[in-house]
Order: sequence, then structure tokens, then C-alpha cells
Amino acid sequence: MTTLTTTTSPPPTSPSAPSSPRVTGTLRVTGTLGERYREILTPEALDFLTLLHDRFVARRHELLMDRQQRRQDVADGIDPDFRAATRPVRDDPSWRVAGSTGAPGLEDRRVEITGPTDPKMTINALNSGAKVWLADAEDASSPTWRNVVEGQLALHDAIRGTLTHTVDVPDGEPKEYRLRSTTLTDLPTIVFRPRGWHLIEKHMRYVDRAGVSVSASASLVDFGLYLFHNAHELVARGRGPYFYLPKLEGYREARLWNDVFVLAQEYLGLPQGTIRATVLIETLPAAFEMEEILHELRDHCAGLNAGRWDYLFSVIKAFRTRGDSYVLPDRAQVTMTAPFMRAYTELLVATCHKRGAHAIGGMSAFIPDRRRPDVTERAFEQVRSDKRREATDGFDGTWVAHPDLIEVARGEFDAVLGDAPNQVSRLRDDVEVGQHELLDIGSARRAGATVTAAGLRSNVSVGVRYLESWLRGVGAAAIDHLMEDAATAEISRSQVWQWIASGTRTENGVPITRDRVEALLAEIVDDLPRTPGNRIDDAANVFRAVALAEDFPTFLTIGAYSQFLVGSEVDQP
Ligand SMILES: CC(=O)SCCNC(=O)CCNC(=O)[C@H](O)C(C)(C)COP(=O)(O)OP(=O)(O)OC[C@H]1O[C@@H](n2cnc3c(N)ncnc32)[C@H](O)[C@@H]1OP(=O)(O)O
Ligand SMILES: O=CC(=O)O
Ligand SMILES: [Mg+2]
Repeated sequence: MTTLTTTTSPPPTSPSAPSSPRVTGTLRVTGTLGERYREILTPEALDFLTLLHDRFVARRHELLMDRQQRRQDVADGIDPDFRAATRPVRDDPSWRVAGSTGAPGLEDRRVEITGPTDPKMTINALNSGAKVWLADAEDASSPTWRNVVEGQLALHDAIRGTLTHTVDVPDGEPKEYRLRSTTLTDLPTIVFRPRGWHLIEKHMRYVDRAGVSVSASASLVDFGLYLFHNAHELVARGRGPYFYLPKLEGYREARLWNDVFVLAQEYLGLPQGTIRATVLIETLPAAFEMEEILHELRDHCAGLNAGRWDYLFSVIKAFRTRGDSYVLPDRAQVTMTAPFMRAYTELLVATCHKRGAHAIGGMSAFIPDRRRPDVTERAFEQVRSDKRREATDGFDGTWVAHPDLIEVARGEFDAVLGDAPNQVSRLRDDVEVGQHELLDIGSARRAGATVTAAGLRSNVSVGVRYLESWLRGVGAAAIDHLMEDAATAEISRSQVWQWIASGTRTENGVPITRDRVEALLAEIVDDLPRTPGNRIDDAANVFRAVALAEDFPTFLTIGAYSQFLVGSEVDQP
């Protein structure tokens, strides 16, 4: 095992060497070191990560404990609601967020492409013609050590215009990938999404001054490495260090991020406010604290994003034991026009524009297939109507999963925005959304949507196939012509869990039981083609653990990461 540890020397790559904060703990890298890994895991970068851990691991831990308490409250029948204690923040009309002011490349975000940070996807995304690229270490990424470090290397090289990639083509010339420009301002603005607060990075161990040893925080590792290596370079090249912040559950978690930013900027000699963050509102508790989240991050906040897939997952997770009236129909039947989903997006746009923040729409999961015009036409139609609704509702931009969808989404936003870079000035004072609208979960089934045998089969099948991909280190996959990632897979497995726990019957009256799902799982696994190296049996075991366990695991990726990714072959460089 190669071990890298922190040093105490000042970072030579940082134009303004850290004057003050000294590190008190140590950070040890235990992952195998592949080619060029030392360019990312420099002693100076590790010092910076150590400082972030010295200051923030204890608070991260406390906030994760708070999440547990809130989950218990909802299970006990206490519904989430807007907080009385923070009413003054909501009632104070005087404050605004920094938005895109002084953040070049964030004024016009009408189409954002998302995707993982392997070299090929990085080049394809940056050549795609989108306004922004969400470089994803989260939902679209399987957090193998290799993906974590090599993703940082790809970003490092892309920002400097040196990234290239070659793909061998059987019986043909290798395919060469290059950036279409080495000038960063000619390319989509990069917004990096680190992993959420709930995740750990097991290839780094942090020991505090008292000798307590824990795995590193995945958020601090991803954020810290990206910022340390690229912040000054991005600014010098006409952009900035921009982040998407995933899976926050409340304003105190936003405050933690803000404090991380302040310390990081001070340490690296960046003017305060250089960092800009767009926060995903993708958990039910966060929907009740959008304004407070903006307020906490106001000097660093560019906007909010409606992360619909994790939001749905969060809704299921919150109410999973509250009985039949909280049961959602088949995943495919819960669309963005379901009243409770519409309430959430309407509130998001209204909140953002009231505070000068961009409202960014979410991901339609339909993806095109270049070999299947019928599939592509259906994807275009679905994406077109989704983006039309978002643009008309006041969103300033949106996400697409695939380069071939950029034109479709752009068309809908161009039709509403014209030459204006955004519509932040369009206030949505007409929106009246309260607790009732956000929690009207039963509305989807009351409107006629149902739980079907096909929906159950699809959840099991998609869940297993996605996990099989994730276990091979591929965190986003096209399955049945839909984009699947960690968030959509969470919905599949948690619906199965909830349906069993709630004694739900499919529309033809057959109860969904553990035995029925076991039988279905066996049938699906038997039918899947076996190829050398595939991980179908492991995927089935993970699915069983997260969909059929007595106690609901809070995230499907946590156990599977420790059990299957860390130290496995797929994890090695
Ligand atoms: C819930 C959420 O958080 S959503 C955000 C997280 N999820 C994501 O980011 C998913 C992003 N999308 C993807 O990863 C991909 O589109 C997939 C996996 C769904 C499908 O990818 P593929 O099977 O490769 O699609 P397909 O074969 O049609 O791709 C055609 C070309 O477009 C490229 N491409 C496809 N999607 C993307 C993308 N998002 N970014 C960059 N390039 C892309 C492919 O690399 C391929 O390039 P090539 O011709 O050089 O080989
Ligand atoms: O991250 C986005 C989501 O929909 O989840
Ligand atoms: Mg998400």
C-alpha cells in the first residue's frame, strides 16, 4: 500500500501562500496510486484537505445526526413544514444573493449538459455546444477510487486545454478525442458537483489531533481537490470555481458549505465571493427551507436547481412507513405535472427570482438513440414538452442528459428568453404554495395513476441493471431508452420497499410481498445475458439488501460502496 500524508510546507502552486491556518490533524491516502495520481494528491493539496477536515468533520457528523432525527419525526407523524424560527429571513425583503454578478459564464445557463468526468465524456460535454457542463462526481458517477482521482485529472487537463483521449476501435483506426478549443471561454462553463455530505471517501483516512480516525468526507475531498488545483487557473482563464451542491436537507447544511467556502477562499488567497454555488433542491426537507438556504449562501449563491429524481426519492423515503395514502404509483406515472411536483417547482422559481437567483430545471430521463429514429423522436417530444413547461414557468435554464437533446431544449428556452440571458427579473408573485400543496402526495393516485405489475417488474429490472453498471464503475447508463443514475435507481428500489411495507396491491389486486419480489428478481436475473466480468449476481444481492431489508437503508450507495467498490478490482487504477 502506498501511503501519502500531509506535509506542513506552504502550497507552492497557490499564488498567495496560506498565511494563517495551520493543520492539526493528518490525512493519509490509502488508495493505490496510478499514473499521474501524485499530480492531484500533492502534499500541499492534502494539507488543504486536512485543514478542511480539521475544521468541518465534526459539524458534518452533527448535521448527519440531525437528518436522522428529522426522519424519525416524519416517521412519527410530524410532517415537514416551513420553520417558524426562520420566518424573519423569509419576511425580510431586503436581501439578494450574489447570483451571476461577477461570475463570468453563469449569466446565461439556458442549456446545461450533465455527465461523469471520465476523459471521453469530459471532451464530448465540452464540445457539445451547451452553455454549461455539470461535471458530475455525484448521481452520474460510481465513486471508485479510479473515477475519483482520474476524474480530477481529466478536469485539471480540460481546464488547461490539454486533455486528449484515444479510444481503440476494433478493426479500425483509433478514435481521437480533442477539445474543440483550448480557450476556456469558448466552451461550456464548468460547474462541478462534488459528492453529498452523506458519503465518505474510504481511500483517505483522517486522524484528528486527539487521535480519532475516520474515513474522509467525500464532499470535502471532491470539493477541496477541484478548488485547490483549479480555482486560480479558472479565474485566470475567464471563468471561476463553480459548484453544484447536492442533497442538502436544510439551511444549516448550507451554512456549513458557506463556512467551507469562506475558509477555502481565505486559505487559497481567493477574494471572498469568488466561489459560486447552485444548490440542488432535491430533498423534501430542503423544499421547506429554500429561502433560508439562499440566505445562508447569499454571498456565494448563483441559484437553485430542481433535482426532481432525488426529490421523488426523498418523498418516498420520508413517507415510506406512513401507509397507503402516501404510496406513489409507478415511477413512470409520476410526472412533473403531478400536483405535488408542480408545487415544488413553482415554489422554487418564485423563491429564486424573489432573491435574484437563477432557477434551473431538471432532467427529463428520455434519451435518444442514434440507431433508432422512433426512440429519438419520442425522446425529443418528451424533452420538448418538459422544457417548454419549465421555460414558460420561469426557469432560467435546464438540464439535458445527452448532446443530441441540446438543440431541443435550447429551442424551448430561446422561444421564451429570446436574447435575454435569463428571466430572473420575472417575479412569480402569483405562486401560492404551502405545506399542503408540497405534501399532497396522494394526488398522483387520486388522479388515476396506479401501481401495476409492469411497474413493479420495471423497478426490479432497472434497479438490478443499473446496479450492475455501477458495480463496474459506470454511474450513468441508458436502460430501456431512459437515463438511469443513482437518483433514479433510488426511486426504483425505495418504491419496491414502500410497496411491500405498505401492503400495496397492483391494480389487478395481487399483493406486493417480499416473496413475490424475490421470485421476480430470480426471473429477471435468469433472463439477463451473462458476459465475462459482469456483476449481475452482486447487483442482485445489493438490490435485495436495499429493497427487501427489514430496515430501510438511507442510501443505496453507502453499503454497496464499502462492500463492493472499495479495494475491488474495479477500484484499482
Ligand atoms: C438525476 C440526475 O442527477 S441527472 C444528472 C446525472 N446523470 C447524468 O449526468 C447522465 C448523463 N448522460 C449520460 O451519462 C449518457 O447520456 C448515458 C449513459 C445516459 C447514455 O450514454 P451513451 O449510451 O454513451 O449514449 P450514446 O451512445 O447515444 O452517445 C452518443 C455519443 O454522445 C456522447 N454522450 C452521451 N451523453 C453524453 C453526455 N451526457 N455528456 C457528454 N457526452 C455524451 C457519448 O459519449 C457518445 O459519444 P461518442 O460518439 O464519441 O462515443
Ligand atoms: O440531481 C438531480 C436529480 O434529479 O436527482
Ligand atoms: Mg440528484
